[in-house]
Amino acid sequence: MTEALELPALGDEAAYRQAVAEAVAAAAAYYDDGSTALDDDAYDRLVRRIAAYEDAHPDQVAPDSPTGKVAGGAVTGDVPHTVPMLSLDNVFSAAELTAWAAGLERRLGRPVQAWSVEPKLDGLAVAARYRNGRLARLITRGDGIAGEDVSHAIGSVVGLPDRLTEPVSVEVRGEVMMTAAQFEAANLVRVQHEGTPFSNPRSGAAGTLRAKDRPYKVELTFFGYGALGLERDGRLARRLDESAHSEVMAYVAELGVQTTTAAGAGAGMSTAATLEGVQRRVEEIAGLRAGLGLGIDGIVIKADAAADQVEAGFSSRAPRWAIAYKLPAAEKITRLVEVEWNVGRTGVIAPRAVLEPVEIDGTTVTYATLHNAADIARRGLLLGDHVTVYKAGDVIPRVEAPVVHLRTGAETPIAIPETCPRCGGGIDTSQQRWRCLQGRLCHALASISYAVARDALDIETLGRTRIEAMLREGLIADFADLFTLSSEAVLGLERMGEVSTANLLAAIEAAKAKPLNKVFCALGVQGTGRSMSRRIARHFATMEAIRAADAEALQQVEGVGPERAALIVAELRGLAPVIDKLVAAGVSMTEPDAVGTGTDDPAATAEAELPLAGKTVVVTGSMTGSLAALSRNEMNELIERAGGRASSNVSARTSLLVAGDKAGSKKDKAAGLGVPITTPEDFAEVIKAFL
Ligand SMILES: NC(=O)c1ccc[n+]([C@@H]2O[C@H](COP(=O)([O-])OP(=O)(O)OC[C@H]3O[C@@H](n4cnc5c(N)ncnc54)[C@H](O)[C@@H]3O)[C@@H](O)[C@H]2O)c1
Ligand SMILES: [Zn+2]
Repeated sequence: MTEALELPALGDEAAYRQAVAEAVAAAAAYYDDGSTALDDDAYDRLVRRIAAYEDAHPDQVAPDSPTGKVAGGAVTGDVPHTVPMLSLDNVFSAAELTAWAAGLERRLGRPVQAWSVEPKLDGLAVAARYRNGRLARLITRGDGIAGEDVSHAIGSVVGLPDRLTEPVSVEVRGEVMMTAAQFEAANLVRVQHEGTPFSNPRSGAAGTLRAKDRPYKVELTFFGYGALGLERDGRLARRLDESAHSEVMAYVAELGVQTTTAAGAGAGMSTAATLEGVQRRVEEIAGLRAGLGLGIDGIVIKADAAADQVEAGFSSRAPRWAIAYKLPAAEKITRLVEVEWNVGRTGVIAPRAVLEPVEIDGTTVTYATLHNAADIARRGLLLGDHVTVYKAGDVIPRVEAPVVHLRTGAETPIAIPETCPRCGGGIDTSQQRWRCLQGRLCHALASISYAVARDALDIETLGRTRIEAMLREGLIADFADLFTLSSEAVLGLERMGEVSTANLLAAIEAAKAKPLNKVFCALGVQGTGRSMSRRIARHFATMEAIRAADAEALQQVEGVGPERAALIVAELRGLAPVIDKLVAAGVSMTEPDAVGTGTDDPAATAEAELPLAGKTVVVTGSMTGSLAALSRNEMNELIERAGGRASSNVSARTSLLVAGDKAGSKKDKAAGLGVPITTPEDFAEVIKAFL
């Protein structure tokens, strides 16, 4: 396979032996309770590297190598199987499937009579032995020759009835697994009991099947994909051996056992006369994968007729008449870096997992859904956890569970917000989906609150409750509407008297004269905060110039890269109606200290003469003297007006550190780097013209 060639080769025998040890350990954990440190993709890549090394060095093949063995040779059992219980060989593409089918037909010396196509369920193989119609024993696949008795699980497996509809002695083989719903339910009880959720449905099924004496019950599901008579020389055995696979499975269903025909809506077993038909069905099932409510990792294609199967026979590891068409891994392990809380248009507050980027099914996944706070608690997630992430087809990736055995102890609880992360208001937590109490008004409330805040339009008298009241009464829909409020309208609001109305309107009127950088900041353009707004305003001087700028022109502003520039252009286009209203209301749209865009602009020359021109200044500690009253933001503004650049980090590129009272680590760092340090009093002298 070409993919194998792209994998880094194992360098020497020591590396080979170590890879074998790693694979054997992973497989042992995988088949035991599912607690492997590797996801399937990582395991398969490791085994492919081992196989490639063995191809090149046949004399060095280790006896415990996982290649060519059922379950990678990592498991054993003590209950002998009637007939070996094997694995399946794999193909990964339509071309490989065609080649495999051609090989099979060459071996048979004739075309395959018919194909059956069924989902490859992602669980564990078990043999269910019925004696005279009664479920007597449940055995795992083990090493294929002998398995482990897991009869204690009888009674907790949906699809495996205690009694058949006929008193026959038959062994039904199939997959025991957890459906998505069973997995959720299992993790709920697990978190309640001991706090260690299963990391995925497969390991949940493995752990549950082998667990004894649990204080709680967890349900599993069985889907049969084969059957044989237990009295090997009896009539039933002969009949089953001589029937087509599809007929055998129809009989198993009649006996009351669930089969792959019932697995997943629309993805159940079917037959096809031609390989083209098989291929169509493969695509169909692959397309249904994300919505099946249970995990599949491929599609199994079998020669349906008994005669074809008998003549094709078996290799030591797998039947020659069947193949697994593997689908790309839908599940990977990565780290949960952060949980963001987003507020939707209608006020729904939903957490979103931020992941260490991971490639799943050909796309890079960075975010995954988490439905709500209860969902986080139910899954027992911690920040910093390794998590299993599932993504198939076009569905939004989801976090399945933490991988508890990979915890280091450095994981921390996930903070659950107590107020709306957007507008700061209350949250309605009575429903599964949390909502901001402001509902649809949340966004407007948040953006208007932002616009009138001190760093933007600074309309001090306009508090949250007043904005809320105005929104509810429909007086305003955005902050631009403030500038056309009539005093009658404001007087009509609760608790607004003549005086407070007059004060408020006066404050709004005064805000019209704010410099462009404040007005621009009030717009709340994504990707621009206070200081970016100042830089943009100073660069373009007028709102008209900013609106006329394309992404390229915007990149002339320091700190604006191509991505941010494109974002700003798009945001401004969306804000056009608000800006138009501001212009119409007579709000100031110019920047008094602007630099202007042209290089031969007199303003540009003026800038070069500013006292802090070309300097990066960091302020730390509490300001004293004439600067004592200034907030950190006001200090930054001052620095920029004086031609400098304000920064919060000291580095080798810092030109000056203004160190006030109680200056700490920044001062030490500046001293260490040889950055000049000055007092607030001396600095005030330098910039006194701007105070
Ligand atoms: N993550 C790990 O550490 C780790 C370790 C070992 C193995 N694995 C994974 O296990 C897989 C190999 O395991 P395997 O040897 O069990 O082989 P397999 O799962 O690739 O295929 C064989 C199995 O498919 C199952 N199956 C499901 N649906 C079926 C159907 N309709 N008809 C017939 N069989 C069906 C049967 O249980 C059968 O034994 C690999 O994908 C590997 O990634 C992972
Ligand atoms: Zn809100």
